[in-house]
Amino acid sequence: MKRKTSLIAKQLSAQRKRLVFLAVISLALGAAIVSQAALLAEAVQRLFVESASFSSVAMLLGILLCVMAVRTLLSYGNGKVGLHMAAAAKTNMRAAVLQNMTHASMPSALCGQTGGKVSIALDAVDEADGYFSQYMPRMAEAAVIPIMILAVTFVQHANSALIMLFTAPFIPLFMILAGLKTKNKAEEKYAQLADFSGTFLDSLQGLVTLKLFGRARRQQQEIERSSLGYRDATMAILRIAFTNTFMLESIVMLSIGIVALELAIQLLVFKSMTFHTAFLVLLLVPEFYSLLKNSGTAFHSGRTSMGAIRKVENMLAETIGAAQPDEFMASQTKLLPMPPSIELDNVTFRYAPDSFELKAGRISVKPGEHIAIVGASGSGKTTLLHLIAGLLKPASGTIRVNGTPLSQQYESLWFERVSYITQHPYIFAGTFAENIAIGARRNVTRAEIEQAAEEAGLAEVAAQLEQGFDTYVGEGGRGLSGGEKQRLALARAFLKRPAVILFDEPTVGLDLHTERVLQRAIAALAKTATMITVAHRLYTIRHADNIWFMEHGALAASGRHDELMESLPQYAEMVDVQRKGGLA
Ligand SMILES: Nc1ncnc2c1ncn2[C@@H]1O[C@H](COP(=O)(O)OP(=O)(O)OP(=O)(O)O)[C@@H](O)[C@H]1O
Repeated sequence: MKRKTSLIAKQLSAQRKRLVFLAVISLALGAAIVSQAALLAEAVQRLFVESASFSSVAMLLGILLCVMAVRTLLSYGNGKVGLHMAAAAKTNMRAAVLQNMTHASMPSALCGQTGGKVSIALDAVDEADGYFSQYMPRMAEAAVIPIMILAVTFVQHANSALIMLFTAPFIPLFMILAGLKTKNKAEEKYAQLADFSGTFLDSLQGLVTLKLFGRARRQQQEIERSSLGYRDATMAILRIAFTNTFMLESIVMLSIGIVALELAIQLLVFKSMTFHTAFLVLLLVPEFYSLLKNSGTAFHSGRTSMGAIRKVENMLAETIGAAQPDEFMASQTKLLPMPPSIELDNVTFRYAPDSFELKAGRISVKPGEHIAIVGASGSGKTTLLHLIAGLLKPASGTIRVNGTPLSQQYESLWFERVSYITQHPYIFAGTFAENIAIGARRNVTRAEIEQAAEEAGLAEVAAQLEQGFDTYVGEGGRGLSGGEKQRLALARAFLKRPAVILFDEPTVGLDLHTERVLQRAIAALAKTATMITVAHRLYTIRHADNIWFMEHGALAASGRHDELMESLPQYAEMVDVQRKGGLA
């Protein structure tokens, strides 16, 4: 229950001044409504009952016009404060979501569909608008003005006030019943929207593959299915909204009718009240119910917003944060010196229950050592590398760097020291130079970028392009070959000068020249680093200080190339296959 409203409570407490302002405006608005009714009743009494001349009530009508103008201004002011509150709350919430995404620990950041996250960051935050721009101002009015009207009515004619008092609770009661249903439906709507966005983005990203495999039509049906799910959830909310409005109108009309009937009986049959009093009460009663009705509608939109805010809140709660600055500084000394030693102490991991299990046992890497992980496809090489990189969280066991357990609190410090060169490095939409520069955590000069590119063997690629390092690459720009992408990743690493290199060697055959360039660059980079490579090239395997042979998710054996050739027939067989494949 506490978590349910914590995000709203946080936003409201950050806007206390505006809330006070809302209350003050509501009080003034109440006074204006009551004054307007009293002035109108007085003017009508004088003009039509007492047959006074128009000039004698001119002053009264002038004041009435002023009060009406003030009332309009106050209503406008209330709406404006609500809009400001909504804008500030949305900015804060979006900032919190973005900060959470950027500071999330790597394993939690990798969970979930991108489209779903985008829909929460954009649509769900936008939907929160209604809570602050509609619900809060109407609730502030509903909390103050009806009580003022009721008090005035009590003084004027207690019977009418009693009828109002008796019928009024039906409105909030109905609101609560409908609101509870709306909130569940709103949450459902956001789950559907996230599903729809996720499916849509997935399909868009994989459009080429889908077309090549003739699955485009099927995926189209999938998108249609999820869009229909979203439509149904939205329609369910609208259905509740329409029923809600109809029921509220009925209650209000019935209640006003009862009060008017009672007033007519008192005025015409019993002649127990003056026209002025009856008219004043008759003017106040619709104001009373209209306020309650408006708050009913606002309540509905508030509940819809709360469903959306809950989604944002869940997302913020699910994402586990990384290191706090203090812990970060304290840990800094512990992880030094670099290059580090790395130990894996009975690390286990499973992607899902009853799926592939990795059991790494006890392994250690000395500072500056070069390790090659080898094994059959699916034996767990990449999984092990991801665990060491910190992209996956071990189910049990510990990974130690210089003796310090590598936990999420050290994540950013660890990433500062590590370069993970994958087979498919991500190329951002931007220039060559910008893509290289992200390797460094500081501002780098053009000369540094070009030097890194030179060392990675990328300068020759850039030289052939018309705009050189200013050529646009990535999405919407020029494409890059697999070898070029890996050299780009290497150039990033040269800028970073990592103490640990994790390298997923390409499985596809590169031309001899590219292969040499890559080998040379990696060797230069690895001189001052601890390096762990998922190795596919016999050259890399033979030159490794230690080889880890993986089998069915476990480390079957480790040692140097010659040792394993003698002691492990599976290894000798694997090398033989690679030799025959001409990779030596
Ligand atoms: N995200 C995932 N969810 C569930 N299972 C996974 C996931 N990624 C990998 N696996 C499974 O884990 C096992 C080990 O995969 P891993 O990628 O570590 O193997 P590998 O030795 O690197 O294979 P390859 O040489 O073919 O890349 C495989 O059975 C694979 O299907």
